[in-house]
Amino acid sequence: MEYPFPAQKTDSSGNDWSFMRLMGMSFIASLLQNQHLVDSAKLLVLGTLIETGRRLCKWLMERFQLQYCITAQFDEGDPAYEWIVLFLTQENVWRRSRDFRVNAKNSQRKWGVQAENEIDANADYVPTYEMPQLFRWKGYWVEIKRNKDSRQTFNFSSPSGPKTFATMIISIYTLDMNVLSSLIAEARARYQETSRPNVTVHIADTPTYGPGFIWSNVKYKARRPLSSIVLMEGVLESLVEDAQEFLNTEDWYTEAGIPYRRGYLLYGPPGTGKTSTIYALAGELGLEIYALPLSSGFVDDAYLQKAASSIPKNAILLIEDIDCAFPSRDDADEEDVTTYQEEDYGMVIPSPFPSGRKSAVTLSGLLNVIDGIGSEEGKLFFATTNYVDRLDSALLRPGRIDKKIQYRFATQSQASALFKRFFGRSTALPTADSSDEKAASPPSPPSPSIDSQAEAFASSVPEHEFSTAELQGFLLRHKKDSASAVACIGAWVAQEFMERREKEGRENERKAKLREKREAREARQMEGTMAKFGGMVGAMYGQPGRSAMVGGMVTGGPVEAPPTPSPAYDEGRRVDLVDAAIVAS
Ligand SMILES: Nc1ncnc2c1ncn2[C@@H]1O[C@H](COP(=O)(O)OP(=O)(O)OP(=O)(O)O)[C@@H](O)[C@H]1O
Repeated sequence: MEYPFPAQKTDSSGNDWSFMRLMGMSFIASLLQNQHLVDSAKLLVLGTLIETGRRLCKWLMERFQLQYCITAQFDEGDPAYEWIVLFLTQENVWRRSRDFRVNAKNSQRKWGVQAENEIDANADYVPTYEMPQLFRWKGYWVEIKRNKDSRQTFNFSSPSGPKTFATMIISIYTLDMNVLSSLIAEARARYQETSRPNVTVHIADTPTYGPGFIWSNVKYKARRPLSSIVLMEGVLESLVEDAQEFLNTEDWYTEAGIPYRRGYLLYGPPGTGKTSTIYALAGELGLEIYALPLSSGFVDDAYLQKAASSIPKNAILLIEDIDCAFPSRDDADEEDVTTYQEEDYGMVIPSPFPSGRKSAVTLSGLLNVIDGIGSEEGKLFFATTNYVDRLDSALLRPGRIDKKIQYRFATQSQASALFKRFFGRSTALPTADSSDEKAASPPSPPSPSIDSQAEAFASSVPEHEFSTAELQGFLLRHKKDSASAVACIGAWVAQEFMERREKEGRENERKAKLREKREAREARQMEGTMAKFGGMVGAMYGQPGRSAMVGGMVTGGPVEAPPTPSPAYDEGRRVDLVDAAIVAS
C-alpha cells in the first residue's frame, strides 16, 4: 500500500524529519494565505529598502561633499559670525526662510531683514536658518545650515541655565579654496561698509563653559563726528594722525622688527571726554571697538587672554578704568592697599579680589595681553583711567603705552566751543513760545551773535573747575534758549561751589569718624596684645590668673584674643578728582 506521504525517516535520536518539514511548509503556506501578514511583510521590506536608500544617498552626499565641496564653520560670538549673517541677509537667502526670531529694535541689532512693506519699524526680524538653504553666489552653489543645539554652553552666572550655542555652516560646491576666502573677504567688506555710519562696539560677555560667546554682546552706536569733541587745541588732531599713521605703516613695523601694536592711555578726571574721544576716533578711522570690562568679576587672566586673542586685526582693544585691575606695585607698602573696605557702620566687608584690587585680572596677566607672549599684533590698545598715579610703572613703559593724553577740567575756550556746539548749529530746537504767538508778537530786537554769547558764557566759567560733562549738563537744561544759558551760568557756578563746600564738609566729617574708629581699634589691638603678653609673663612665673607688672602697666585676668587686624582703608584715596581740585584751589 502507497502512503500519500514519503516514508518516514527517523534519525538515530528518533526524530521524524520529513514529518516536521511537512508541518513547516504547511505553516508557511497558511501564513501566505493571511493577507494582513503579507501586506505587513511587504511594508517592512519597502520601509527597509527606503531607509537603506536614504542612508545610501546621505552617505553618497557626504562623500560627494567631502570630495567636491569646501565647508566652513562660523561660531556665534566670533566676529566672523556677524559678517556671514549680514552677508546672507544681503544675498536675500532669508527669502526662502520660514523661521525668524523677532526682537524689539535696539542698539544690539543682529542684521535683521526688512520686508518690502514694513509695517512695524520697531521690530527686527532675524532669520534663524534652521532649515538648510541653497543659493548661488558668483556661479557657485552654496549651502547654508545653522546648528543650534549641537553644542550647548553652560553659564554659571546666568540663572536662566544653559545657553544655546549656534554655529553657521557654509558649504561651497567647489574645490577652490580661493572661492571661500573671497566669500569671507566680501562678507567682511560688506559688514564694514554697512556698519560705517555706526561704531560697532563688542563688549565681552559673561563666560560660558564651552566655545565662542566672548564677543556676542554687540552694540551699534551712532558715529560721533570728531568736531563734536571739545579738547585743547591740537590734542585730537595729533591723536588721529598718530593712529592713522600706525594703521598705514604695518610693513615698516615688520621690516624694522618692531611689534606692530600701539598703546594709548587717556587719563584725567571723569566727564572730560576720554571715552567720547575713543568712540569718535573709531568712527573716523572705521575701526571696531572691543571693550573688556576688567571690573566685571568674570574677567580673569585666562578670560582676558582668550578674549584679546579673538580680536581681529586693525581693531581697538579698549580697557576702561584700567586702574581698577590692580593696586600699583609702587604703592604696595602703603596703608590703603587692603583686602577690606570699612563702611561707616563699622562692618568689615571682605573684598572679592585679593590685595585691594577690584578685578580678578593680575598685572602680569594684563601685561602679557598688551605686549607679552600672548599678545596679538595689529591692534590699537586704548586704556582710560581717572587715577594715573595708581598705575604701575611697568604698564606705562613705551611699547605698552606709547602715547599718554591728559584730560583736564574745561578751560574757558573749551566752554566757549561747547556753547557754540550747542547753539551754533543750523538745526535749532523749537523754542518754548509757539509759532502763532511769535507771529502775533512785535519783532524782537536782534539777538547778540552766538560768538559774543559764547564769550560771555565762557567768561563766567572759571578755568579748570568743571568737567565738560558738567557744562554739557547745564547747557542741556537751557538748550532752547542761548540767552538764558548766558544769564543763568553765573548763578549755576555759585550754586555748584556751595554744594561742593557742603560736600567737602560732609566728607571731612566722615573721614574724622573713620579716623576715630581706626584709632580706637588700634588702641584695642594694643591693649589685647599687652594683655596677652602679661598673661604669658604671669604663667612663666607660676602665678596664673594673677596680675603681672609688664613695662609699667598692670595687666591680668582672662586674656582676650586681639581682634582680627583689618588694615585701615585710606579714605584719602577715595576723594575724587573733583574734590581734589577744590582742595587745591
Ligand atoms: N571734551 C568733551 N567734548 C565733548 N563732549 C564731552 C567732552 N567731555 C565730556 N563730554 C560729554 O560728557 C559725557 C561724558 O563723557 P565721557 O564719557 O567721554 O567722559 P570720560 O572722561 O570718559 O568720563 P569717565 O572717566 O567717567 O569715563 C558725554 O556725553 C560727552 O558727550
